[in-house]
Amino acid sequence: MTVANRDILMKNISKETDFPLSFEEWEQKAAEKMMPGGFGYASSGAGREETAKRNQEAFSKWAIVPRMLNDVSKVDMGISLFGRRYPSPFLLSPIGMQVLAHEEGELATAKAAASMGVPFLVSTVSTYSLEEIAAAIPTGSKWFQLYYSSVNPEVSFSMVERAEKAGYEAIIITVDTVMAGWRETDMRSQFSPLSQGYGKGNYIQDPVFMESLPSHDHDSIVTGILENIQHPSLTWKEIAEVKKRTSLPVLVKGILHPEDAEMALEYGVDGIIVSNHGGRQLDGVIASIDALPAIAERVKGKIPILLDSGVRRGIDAVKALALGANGVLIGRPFLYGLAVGGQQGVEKVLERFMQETEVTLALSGMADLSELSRLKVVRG
Ligand SMILES: Cc1cc2nc3c(=O)[nH]c(=O)nc-3n(C[C@H](O)[C@H](O)[C@H](O)COP(=O)(O)O)c2cc1C
Ligand SMILES: O=C(O)C(=O)c1ccccc1
Repeated sequence: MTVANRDILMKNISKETDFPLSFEEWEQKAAEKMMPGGFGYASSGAGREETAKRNQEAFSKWAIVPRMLNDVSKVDMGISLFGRRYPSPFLLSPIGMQVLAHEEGELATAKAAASMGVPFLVSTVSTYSLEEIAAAIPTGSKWFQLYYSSVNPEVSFSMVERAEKAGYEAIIITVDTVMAGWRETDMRSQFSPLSQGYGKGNYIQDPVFMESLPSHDHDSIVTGILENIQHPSLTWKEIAEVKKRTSLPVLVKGILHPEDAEMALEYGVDGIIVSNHGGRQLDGVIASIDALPAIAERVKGKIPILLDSGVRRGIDAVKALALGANGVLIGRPFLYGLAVGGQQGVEKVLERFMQETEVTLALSGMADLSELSRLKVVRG
């Protein structure tokens, strides 16, 4: 994008009144649109919500030391991951049961992601099935997030096989969810979206899962999902097993300790996602942006590192990329975009992120994202 283009964009932005700008405004509007139970479920964190808050505050504690007098009339913020080039450093975090935000759920999000050139990470507990989502974006980049089933690993292998067949480009195994976090907001509101069947899309389409059930009524399906989603015995051994079963790159999501990053290297994992699940799992843990530098130091560029949790603006993404991430996942911001405006809402959220990132890169003196490791970011 050139400076002239940016001027035109700015004029467009100032004429728009329909869509919010900041995360806080999107969140406010989403709260008005969503059912209280669903909004509480999406917006809250675990325990005292220390980590949920810390994720965002931690970004403010890092400060960019910009360079001047570099030609930034053209900014390239593209990245390459697993052999594919993307126009921006953003990906959409896997978020389950998106029908809670909008009736078109993942189908709308997927189309928005594809139109913006952003990979869409489909959750195991998506409302629509991975095949339906793939059909909505035949050429758009899509990755599949797996909640490993300890009671019936064959269900997991079957989902991985289906994802590969449907054109998914990577498998992400989430490892910070050996059980659900301590979520008091949901306990108070008695909100349990899985029990209501919002996340059954991939399960009811799965022959191995369906064959394992005593019957196919709602209660049996929901009980089956609640059993299969758990993976308290998950270890690196199962990660290695998934890797054996697929030719796709396998990533692990939820790494915070540098030694776990090293284990990922040992087990031949293809990428890691530094994440604390948006503060929804173990409360009191380190912010992902604070965990990143030590992890990047261990990984030494051998495999891609992605990051999520607390990314709210373009400048947060630039800090993460400068501290060693190769790409950045956005979670709640896109979900709120979906709630506010369906596909167009998600596109607007992404557009805001991309435009602010471009401005941030230019003002930091960085014309090319691939050189971002040279950008100095300090505890400010
Ligand atoms: C409503 C909701 C549902 C989520 N569902 C999943 C999921 O199914 N699988 C998963 O790996 N992570 C899930 N996550 C976590 C996100 O992938 C991501 O790690 C987190 O939202 C990032 O933090 P942020 O929302 O602060 O950006 C969910 C998060 C939210 C808010
Ligand atoms: O709510 C979540 O954060 C999440 O990841 C999840 C886990 C299990 C079922 C549904 C969603």
